[in-house]
Amino acid sequence: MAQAVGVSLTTQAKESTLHPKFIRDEDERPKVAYDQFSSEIPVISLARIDESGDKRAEVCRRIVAACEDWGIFQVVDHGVHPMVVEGMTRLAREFFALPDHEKLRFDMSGGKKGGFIVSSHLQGEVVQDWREIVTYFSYPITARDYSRWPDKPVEWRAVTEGYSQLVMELGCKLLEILSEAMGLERDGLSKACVEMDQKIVVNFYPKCPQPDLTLGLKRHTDPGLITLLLQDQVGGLQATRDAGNTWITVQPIQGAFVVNLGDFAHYLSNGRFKNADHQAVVNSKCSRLSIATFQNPAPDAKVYPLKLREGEKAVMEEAITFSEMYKRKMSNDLELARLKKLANEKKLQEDSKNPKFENKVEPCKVLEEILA
Ligand SMILES: O=C(O)CCC(=O)C(=O)O
Ligand SMILES: [Fe+2]
Repeated sequence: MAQAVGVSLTTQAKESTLHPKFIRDEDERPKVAYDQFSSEIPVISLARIDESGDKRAEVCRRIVAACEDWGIFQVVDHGVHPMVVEGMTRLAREFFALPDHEKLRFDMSGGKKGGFIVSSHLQGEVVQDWREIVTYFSYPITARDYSRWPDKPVEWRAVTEGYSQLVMELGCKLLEILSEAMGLERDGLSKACVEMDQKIVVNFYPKCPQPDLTLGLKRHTDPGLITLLLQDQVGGLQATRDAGNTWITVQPIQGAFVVNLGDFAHYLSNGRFKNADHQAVVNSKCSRLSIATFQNPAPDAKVYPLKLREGEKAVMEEAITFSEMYKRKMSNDLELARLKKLANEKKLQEDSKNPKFENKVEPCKVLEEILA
């Protein structure tokens, strides 16, 4: 199969087999079906959260328990109006349905800040993710580069600006609760961010001819403070608490936000709050859309536990900046992927030198799948 250059994934998805660049090692492939939903992740209503008293205390208690358990919870009655959610979702679907040349006008390969790309904006990936994204920086407002925001559909800018603002308000409300839970002032976490940045990534996962061999988005933790994720009703978001041995698929709930805690929240809480370990799987029946809003600290914000409880030792030796933390995370990920690739290549070479290999009735599975 020829390598498609300058072609969106939506177009490549029409092939009947998967291009080898999307094929994952066996240990990384999906273990649980995209639609085998679990009810493990709590769904929490934020109705009347602003009133003080028992209601707020009960909501806080449930959120904190979820943060300690999975680093994930879902929120409903969150104040982002259903019409705004519907508008954002509709425009995102319309964007991905545009012809390739329209989407590629915003191609962000080569390090551009924002726009459209297949798989990921990170360079040097060994295996590609089965997704297209369109991404833009929405806060601080001075960071907005409208030349990198799609101009089709025509309402894109107005609708996405409104959406970004409402999600920012919801994010700040959740940070107040988490700050209180950590024994800080209500503005403790937002102060630790220096300035609140926001980046939106709209993920589109086309139907996939061989979904069992690939991932929509590989296993990861989000780097920042919290992510507010909107997903459609298809399903595909999965979480693990044991480094990828077992997985659950998060139940989609119309209009709910999935809240994922990121690495920054994990370190600031001295490891008390989990950083959600998650991935997205795809399927052969229908495409899937999710909209991730990352609430991140400023690049020079300090990464270090904000408060140590009696007898606790800090989970990090020294304070670093958020941008340094991010850089180290990315280079670790790339290095791990590179080492894994080298190990696989070495194994293939050794197997082919081994005389027993030639007599085997079953060919080497990895090789067979690479050539499929
Ligand atoms: O599509 C999903 O459900 C997950 C998206 C995600 O984890 C991300 O964009 O970081
Ligand atoms: Fe994520």
